[in-house]
Amino acid sequence: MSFLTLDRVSHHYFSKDSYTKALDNISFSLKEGEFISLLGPSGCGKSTILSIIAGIFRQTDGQVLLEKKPINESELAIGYMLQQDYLFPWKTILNNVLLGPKIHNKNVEKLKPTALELLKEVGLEGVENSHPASLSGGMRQRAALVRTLINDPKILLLDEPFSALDYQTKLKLEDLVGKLLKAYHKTAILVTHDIGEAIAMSDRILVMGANPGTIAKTFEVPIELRNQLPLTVRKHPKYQILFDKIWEELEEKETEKGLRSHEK
Ligand SMILES: Nc1ncnc2c1ncn2[C@@H]1O[C@H](COP(=O)(O)OP(=O)(O)OP(=O)(O)O)[C@@H](O)[C@H]1O
Repeated sequence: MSFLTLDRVSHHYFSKDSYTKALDNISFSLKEGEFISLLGPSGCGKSTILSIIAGIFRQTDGQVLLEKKPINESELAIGYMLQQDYLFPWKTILNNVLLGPKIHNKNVEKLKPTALELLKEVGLEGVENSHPASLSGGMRQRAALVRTLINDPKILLLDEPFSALDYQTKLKLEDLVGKLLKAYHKTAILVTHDIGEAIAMSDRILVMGANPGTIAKTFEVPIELRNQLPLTVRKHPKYQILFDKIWEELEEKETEKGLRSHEK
């Protein structure tokens, strides 16, 4: 059964002196627990899709349904993870994690053991009383992940969360986040420019075209590549085949984007 559905979603940005058609007729759906990635040329509307799902603004046309209800009427249960961790520097890691529940008037004391357990699961045991400045970039992103998971979101939106990290840390985090989301049966959408990352983490990859943003092609990730260590995935023969197909599709979309901008 479909958990999240985007049905013919279009979006226009209007400002005083400009008009941008960012999305045109976007339709896709996710089952509960599914992980998909959005890949596409810069400006094709990947972040716009995430913002609409998060309820930050409403689409111009079409419908977004979460468990069959329009998303703006559903209890907002969306977690967001971004390139920057946005941890508050003056708060300890534990207090950063517990900030969301505190704002939502939840029983923070009761949630403390869960927060500590999650911090332990991501390898941050012992740093709960430290401040973000004393942690590495990878550790901070792990803390940001726990801050998202503590709210028990129905959907996780991951907007290039690993792009600022060094390669080794990035692979380790891909593995950790992938495993954790599977263990908690979370539905997730990842926006990335990294084909390898998309293949290593997803069940399905949606390649977008630009000007305006459309879904150009969907790639299923072969079952042999799922739930594997990111490095193991990258060594599998099926990985290179899929990588090349996606690369080719992206090259085509980049060229089309260039041609369309010249036409304008
Ligand atoms: N607030 C805004 N006002 C006007 N136009 C916007 C606004 N936000 C985005 N756009 C335009 O909408 C289109 C889609 O932008 P969006 O940021 O969603 O793309 P993206 O695929 O996430 O890009 P990138 O990969 O570079 O992050 C672009 O043409 C962008 O310039």
